[in-house]
Amino acid sequence: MADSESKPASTPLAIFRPNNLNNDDDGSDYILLAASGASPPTLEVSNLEQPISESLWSLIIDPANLPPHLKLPASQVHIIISTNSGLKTAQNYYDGLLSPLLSYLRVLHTTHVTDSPSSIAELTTKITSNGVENLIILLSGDTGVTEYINALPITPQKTTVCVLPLGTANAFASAHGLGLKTLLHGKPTLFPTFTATFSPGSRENGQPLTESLTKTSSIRGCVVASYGFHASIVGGSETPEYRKHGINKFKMVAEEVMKGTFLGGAGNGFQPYNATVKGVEAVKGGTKHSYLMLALVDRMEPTFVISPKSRDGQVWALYTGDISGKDLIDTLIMGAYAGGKHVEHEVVGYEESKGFRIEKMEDKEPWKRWICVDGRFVEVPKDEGWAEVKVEGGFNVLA
Ligand SMILES: Nc1ncnc2c1ncn2[C@@H]1O[C@H](COP(=O)(O)OP(=O)(O)OP(=O)(O)O)[C@@H](O)[C@H]1O
Repeated sequence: MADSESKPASTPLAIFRPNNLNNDDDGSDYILLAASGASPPTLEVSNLEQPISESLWSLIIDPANLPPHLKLPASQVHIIISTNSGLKTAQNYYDGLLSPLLSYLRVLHTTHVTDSPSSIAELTTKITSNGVENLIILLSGDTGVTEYINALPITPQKTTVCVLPLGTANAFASAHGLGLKTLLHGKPTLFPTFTATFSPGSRENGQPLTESLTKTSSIRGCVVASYGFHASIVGGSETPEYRKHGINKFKMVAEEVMKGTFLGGAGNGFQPYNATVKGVEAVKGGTKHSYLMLALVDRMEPTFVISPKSRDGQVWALYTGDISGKDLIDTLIMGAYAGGKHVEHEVVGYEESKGFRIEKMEDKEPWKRWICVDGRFVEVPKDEGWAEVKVEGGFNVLA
């Protein structure tokens, strides 16, 4: 096989003209900065000869006049490397690509490496307490992002986060098209958040919620809050027995939930979730549900559109009552892969939303009383437990 066929393609990040800061056409060569296609990726620096292809012009930068967030002093540009995220490649990504890129552009920074599940929260609290403008470059997946926003002060903050997707699913970064290009070409943008509050007795990772990482009974989220099928899949994928399977974990859990064999289930197929849901018109008083989601993003992956109207700060809720497992897959999942067609289907309620409340969860199986908040899941007590999800606040993201 020829070398050009076997070598994975590199991703262009920026172009600039080294000796001509005005970028006027004096015929000199441009430099291309790119991420190699290797795993882990490395920085590639090469000369580009004219004519330069159309698609590269949007990547032009001026190294002598970088955007304001890259001109902050080293004490205000922080990199958090989440060593446990995804397939544990964040440190290699930093060493091979991010660190050489920042050195090349002379962006001074302070680097932090996580050593526990509370590191992201602790570092965020420490960094944002300086009261000045900060840029935090976070190398992690969705759980890392939710740990970050939960550690932010509620009052408007001066900190902007740049999310580099180094987790397994990376729904937040994927939905908003975030990555290393955003670090060089993005602008601070306000993104909405919601607060999910849980009744006493609710548990996260087997611990009372007030003793888990959040230290409160509320969690802030910025991707989705869900109950029913989606919450079971996300929660199940976070359990140690499924987490080790990487991206396949979602499919494996979904198949077991469909068969009714998930976590020791009797194998009686897909059954509805039983609860009282308030604040969603489409529920119409029914107590059997299959799918409920508050969506702050329009897609989970580039081609998986969960809520086409959840864009530009709009928040929408999706709902289905008691439908079969087959209908759920055929309508919601296939519709999401067809660009979000499911929201037009008669079995799907779709409405702009400020949040909802779920109470009287009657199912005896704990996983049918899970509420998913971004990459995390909380188990709510049977019958007297409740969860309330309210759209409020926001945070600054380089996008
Ligand atoms: N050294 C460490 N020891 C223990 N836990 C860690 C360490 N470093 C990071 N963590 C934790 O590991 C978790 C990684 O979650 P993250 O969302 O970043 O990755 P993921 O779960 O693979 O991706 P996704 O949520 O996108 O599927 C976070 O809770 C983070 O705080």
